[in-house]
Amino acid sequence: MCFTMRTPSVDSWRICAAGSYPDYPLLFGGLVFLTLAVICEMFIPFYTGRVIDILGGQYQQYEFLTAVLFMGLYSVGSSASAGCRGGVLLCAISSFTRRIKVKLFEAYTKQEIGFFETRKTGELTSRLSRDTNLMARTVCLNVNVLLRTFIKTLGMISLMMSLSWKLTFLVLMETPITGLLQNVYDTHYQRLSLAMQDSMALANEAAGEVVSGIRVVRSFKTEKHETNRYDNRLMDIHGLKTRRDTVRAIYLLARRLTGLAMQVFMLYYGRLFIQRGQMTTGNLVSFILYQSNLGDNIRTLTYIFGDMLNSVGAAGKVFNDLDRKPQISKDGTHKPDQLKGHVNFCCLNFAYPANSNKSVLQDFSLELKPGQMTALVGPSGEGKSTCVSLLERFYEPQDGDILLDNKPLKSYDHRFLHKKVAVVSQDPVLFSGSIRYNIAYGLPDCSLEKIQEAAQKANAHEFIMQLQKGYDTEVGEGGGQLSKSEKQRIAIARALVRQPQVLILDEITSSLDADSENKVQEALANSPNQTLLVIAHKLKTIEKADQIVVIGGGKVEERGTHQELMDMKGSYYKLQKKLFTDDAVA
Ligand SMILES: Nc1ncnc2c1ncn2[C@@H]1O[C@H](COP(=O)(O)OP(=O)(O)OP(=O)(O)O)[C@@H](O)[C@H]1O
Repeated sequence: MCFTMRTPSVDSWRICAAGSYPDYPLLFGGLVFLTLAVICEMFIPFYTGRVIDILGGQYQQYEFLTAVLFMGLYSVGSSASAGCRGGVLLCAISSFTRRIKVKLFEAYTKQEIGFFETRKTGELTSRLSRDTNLMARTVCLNVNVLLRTFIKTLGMISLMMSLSWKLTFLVLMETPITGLLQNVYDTHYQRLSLAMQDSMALANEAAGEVVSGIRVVRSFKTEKHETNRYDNRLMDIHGLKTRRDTVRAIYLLARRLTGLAMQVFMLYYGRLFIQRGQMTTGNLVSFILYQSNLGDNIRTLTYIFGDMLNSVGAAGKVFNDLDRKPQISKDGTHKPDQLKGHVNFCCLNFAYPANSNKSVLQDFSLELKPGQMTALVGPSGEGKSTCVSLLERFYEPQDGDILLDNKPLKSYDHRFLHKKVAVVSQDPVLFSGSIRYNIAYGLPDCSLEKIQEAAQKANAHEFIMQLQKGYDTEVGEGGGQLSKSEKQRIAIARALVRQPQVLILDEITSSLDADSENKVQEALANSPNQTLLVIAHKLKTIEKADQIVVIGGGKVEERGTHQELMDMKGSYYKLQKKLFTDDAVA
């Protein structure tokens, strides 16, 4: 069962259908109990009126007892079925919600990196936590209540017709007025609900940013400022909520006044029909009971409709994200048995999706040869890390291509590529879990021997063995229980355990001491066929590189060995001199 007011694409339906398939028995059971509860409930007012007629006319004990017995049986039947219906459907909702959350999370993990730069973290987490719950309610709970109320309403109208068709038409005249009120109310309610959802996402984002950056907040003493910022966002939500609640209060008042006027008319005409002998007192009592139930039903339908409008915005957003195709395809299938690791950046032009007006690389070409170490140097912000991101296929260049062993990167199998091209970044991210889990991240079958071998190469084995639980030590959220250098060495081990053919070290030396740096370099020198790309600010560390490439203005400015570049007395020479002066001043 899947229900939404937005027209979802075929993919959304497929996801919904696939998601709800295991719930079919539960949904079918729920539907059976729903029907039973509705039928039983509908007959209770009828027998109440019957009892009143028996008591008001000539008392017949047999008839009285029979009417009371049926009333009791229908009451018990309705309560038992309603309880079972609620329980079974809640199980179905919970299971459906879990599946939608997993599907959405999976869809997010497949998106390209640019997606996460243009979308806010608070927005995505709100979509995963709040919108999926709202959507599941739309899909299951509201549909259940709508169906139940709709069937009940139809049954009641037919029973009311059999009691007095004139009074029934009178009562039904209220419906167009209620419909008009509803229409005006819905338009405002939906607009305000959407605005509230967006404001909540902004508030979540503000809170999330502060929690993750609490050290910066503390060191700049901006706690008050951040609290005010969060308070302002909450005030926006509060303002919108007040407006939404005011609209709702006015609507409820207008609707109740309409209902009251209708009851006065009904009693007036009911008395008239009894006087004319067109209905009995018991019939009028049954009719009034049905009418008030009908009123409850219409109120429920109205509430559910409003609630659904609230959830429809959320469902639409969830469907949009579920349907979104990543802009960087992962359809490549090439998985050669042997990979040399020969990389060619061919005439790349690139601008980040979040800032498409600013060109970062222009007509950029670079060759990385197997068994050689290439160092990328240059002033900050000139595009060194961008080259790494492109080699990792986090982004696609607008023009040009990157070839690996003469084949475009996009033709390679995604998993294969990321096993063969490994990066250690300047700010490595670890996940909560053990050291062992972090080193073997993404390689479930990796043996402890291989993990230890990689840790030794990364100069991490010694410090790991000194920890109480060794490789099973928890690193804490984001690796928070380790020092920067320890995190860095675990990240190096994580890259090395994959035995990559192309290894990229993006400014790793900034958090390593000289000893660790030497040991890591020695270990890397023992992998003679590996293509090594090193980005460094400390030029001392790359003097032995086979090729040093200076990047400036998104282009290759100079290339050559350390000696060749020093002799040229160009940009590299100036960088060296600047560094020397900076060191002397320091
Ligand atoms: N995700 C991004 N979205 C938009 N612009 C970005 C993004 N990442 C980097 N940039 C911009 O692209 C340019 C190149 O950045 P890049 O990180 O590649 O420089 P870099 O040479 O590695 O700098 P550093 O030595 O400081 O690490 C910079 O101007 C930067 O502001």
